Amino acid sequence: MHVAVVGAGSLGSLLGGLLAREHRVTLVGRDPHVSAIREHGLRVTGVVNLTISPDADTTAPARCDLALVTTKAFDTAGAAATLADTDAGCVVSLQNGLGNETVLRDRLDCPVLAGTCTYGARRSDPGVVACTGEGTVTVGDPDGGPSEWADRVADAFTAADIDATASDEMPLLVWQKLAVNVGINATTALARTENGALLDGPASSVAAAAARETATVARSEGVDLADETATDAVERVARNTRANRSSMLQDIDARRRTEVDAIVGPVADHAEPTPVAATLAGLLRAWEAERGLR
Ligand SMILES: NC(=O)C1=CN([C@@H]2O[C@H](COP(=O)(O)OP(=O)(O)OC[C@H]3O[C@@H](n4cnc5c(N)ncnc54)[C@H](O)[C@@H]3O)[C@@H](O)[C@H]2O)C=CC1
Ligand SMILES: CC(C)(CO)C(=O)C(=O)O
Repeated sequence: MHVAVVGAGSLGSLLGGLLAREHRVTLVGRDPHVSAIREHGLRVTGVVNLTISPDADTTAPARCDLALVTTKAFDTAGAAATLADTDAGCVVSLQNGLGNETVLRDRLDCPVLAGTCTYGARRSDPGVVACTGEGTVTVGDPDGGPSEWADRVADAFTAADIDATASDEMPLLVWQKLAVNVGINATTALARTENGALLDGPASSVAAAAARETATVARSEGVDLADETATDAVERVARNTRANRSSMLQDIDARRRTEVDAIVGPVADHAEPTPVAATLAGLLRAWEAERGLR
């Protein structure tokens, strides 16, 4: 299978490198990362130790069987533009946040799948990516139900020794992942703490309340996410990634724009009363505004 990874930063480079063990992979990203990969190959460090030489370019190939989108949520429209002239069999968003699949569906003619990923990845130097935690990939139709493409994509990941499944419950799983990210990313970003600080510290109640608000909004949107399912997921992920600095905290550390609008926004800006999420979003947006990042 020929896989193009659009948004070859931390997560895209890690998954593309792992997939390159079994498939032809083209990492589509930006220099100097792309040039370094072309010159020296991709170095994967951390939990996985691998040096591999996928194709790498700043533009997408003319055709591919599968295109993975791993840009930040605020770059999804740009990723669709990058794929505009590519004959792709199927496109899968593996991003965090809500609405990425809609942005892609509105701009591309091929089937678009939703995906969640619990791998941890952090790009350090050009041509190098650290795997900070192995996880799982789940893909499926954004509207739910069975999908032959989802089965094919999950099989392709599995063939490359990546734990992957096809699910017919993606609406529920996308909202559950959102609850995890609202609960963990937003609170750890503002508290400047690793994920494990949410397990029994003073911020744990904030994370749980944000997760419950996310579940309330999910139910108002017709997705039956129970409060307890959301809070249990936050606790489980915080425990499993206790030493992680969440991707939003890494953005704060690097003085980069965060994904607050795609992750906390759907809850904070909703008509349902969500005072905790609204407070988290307001503080993160203020941090961005003060630095000219929005
Ligand atoms: N890093 C992680 O451990 C995890 C990240 N995620 C999610 O995955 C997504 C990506 O996150 P990261 O990899 O951390 O971000 P990142 O910022 O490291 O990588 C995104 C890359 O896409 C590139 N890019 C943007 N527009 C492009 C375009 N049109 N064509 C080609 N390249 C383009 C950027 O230059 C950047 O290098 C986010 O939604 C994040 O929340 C989800 C789970 C874990
Ligand atoms: C699962 C979690 C919270 C891991 O830190 C993540 O998705 C992120 O940091 O973006």
